[in-house]
Amino acid sequence: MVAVLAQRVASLKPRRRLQLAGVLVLVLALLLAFLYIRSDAADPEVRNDVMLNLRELEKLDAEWDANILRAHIGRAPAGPHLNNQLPRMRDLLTHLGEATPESDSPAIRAAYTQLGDALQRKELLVAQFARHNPPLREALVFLPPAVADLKTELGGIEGALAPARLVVRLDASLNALLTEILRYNAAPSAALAGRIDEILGDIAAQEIAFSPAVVEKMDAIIQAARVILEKRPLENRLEMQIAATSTDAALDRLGREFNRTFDTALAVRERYRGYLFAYSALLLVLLAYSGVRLWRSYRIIGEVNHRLQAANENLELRVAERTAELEAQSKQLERLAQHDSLTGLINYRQLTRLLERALARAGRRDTVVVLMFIDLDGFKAVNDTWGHATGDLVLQMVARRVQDKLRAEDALARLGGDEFVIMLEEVASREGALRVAQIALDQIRSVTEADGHPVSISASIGISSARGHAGAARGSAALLAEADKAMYEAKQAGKGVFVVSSQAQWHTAS
Ligand SMILES: Nc1nc2c(ncn2[C@@H]2O[C@H](COP(=O)(O)OP(=O)(O)OP(=O)(O)O)[C@@H](O)[C@H]2O)c(=O)[nH]1
Repeated sequence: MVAVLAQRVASLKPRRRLQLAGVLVLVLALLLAFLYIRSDAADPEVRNDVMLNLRELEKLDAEWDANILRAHIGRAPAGPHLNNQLPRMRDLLTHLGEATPESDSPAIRAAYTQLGDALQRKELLVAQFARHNPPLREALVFLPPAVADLKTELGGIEGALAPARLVVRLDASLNALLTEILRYNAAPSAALAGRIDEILGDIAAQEIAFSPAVVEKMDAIIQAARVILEKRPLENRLEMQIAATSTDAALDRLGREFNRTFDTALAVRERYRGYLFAYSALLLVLLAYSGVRLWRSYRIIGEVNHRLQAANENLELRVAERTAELEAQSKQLERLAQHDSLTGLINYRQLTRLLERALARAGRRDTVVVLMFIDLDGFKAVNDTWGHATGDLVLQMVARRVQDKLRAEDALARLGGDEFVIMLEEVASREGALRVAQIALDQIRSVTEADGHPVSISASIGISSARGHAGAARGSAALLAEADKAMYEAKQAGKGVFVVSSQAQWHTAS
């Protein structure tokens, strides 16, 4: 699978491969960013902050309860200040709701709502409590001394003025009232309320027997008792309702939900941290692998480059060698094309070329070009007698000996077989030319032995010449033909001599 994938990637065009690599890097980077964000999802600092806020909320709630309790037992005045903690608690709740992304959890939202509702209910109940508690406290504080005061009065002049029977009865009623009110205050009940109501009715019925000052005090006591009768159960009910709001339970639930959500978030965070670690390790391995591949590629490229350079140098060397070889071969071919292989003399083609140039020069300078057509005499006999090799040797010896006697600017060519041509340039006189012909004849005759065999050869020479522009105009072929013809005449004349063509041109002085 991986191999197939690698093969398909390798078959892509370089531009496509580059695009693919770009997309891959982008995907890897996005995945890294995703894992990083997920692994940083839950912040322990936020959790601490939330827990501190929750603790403060609990503390404030407890203080709230303590204030209510103090008001209940009369150790603190009841009033609107009983709800003093509430604004701060609401602030804390709002802060908790905004502080963390975890606050979006449905369970936490439900716990918030529950706590908010509980606080609202408790606030209303405490407000009612604050309204009812002061008159009850006043009545409770007022009643015992008021009863004691009345009893003192009854024991004095006021008691003396009323019939003793009625005084004793009122005193007993007051005692009973105090006792029952104390019991009622501790634990209000319908039975006790009925009993107190009876006592109050009894006291009210006795008012007729006492002075207005005593009656006024009796009314005040009755009124205070009735306030206690009315407010005491109300306050108890309110306290029970306040207790039932159970803000602490809502706080507990909120704390629990926060903890659970945080724990889940932390678990997710830890899991993603693990993924992130594994992914980072994988990326490192990938990076190292890519680095090694890159290094290998560079090394291979370097090696290939080195080899290519060496091959190139080698090729250049071989090309240079081959060029030199070809040049040498070309020169050799050129030489072969221009020279006779047996004697090393120039051949017919080269002679014609040189003759053309010499004629052109003679035309320009008005000089004389002389051509001597040489054909050996008796050469066939050498071949026939001593063989072809000896014949070759004789031809070589003839070539060398005649060449030795010529000037550097003169030319000696072998046309083939036993035919040679001498070309002389800028010949000053006819005599001079004939001297050269004679020397050539002598040189040829001087070849008397070859390869240990006696030979006897001579030569017949036909001479032609061309002078100046007019001579040059006749052309090389004509000059050669004239010399050939003269040579033929020399043969006819008995061989071993030279004959000058009748068309030969010389300087006038000659
Ligand atoms: N050894 C050798 N013989 C050659 C070569 N080329 C031609 N020949 C021979 O040279 C001879 C030339 O013939 P001829 O010119 O008739 O012989 P010759 O004896 O000189 O007779 P005349 O020219 O009539 O005096 C022939 O036998 C050719 O075969 C060559 O390259 N080497």
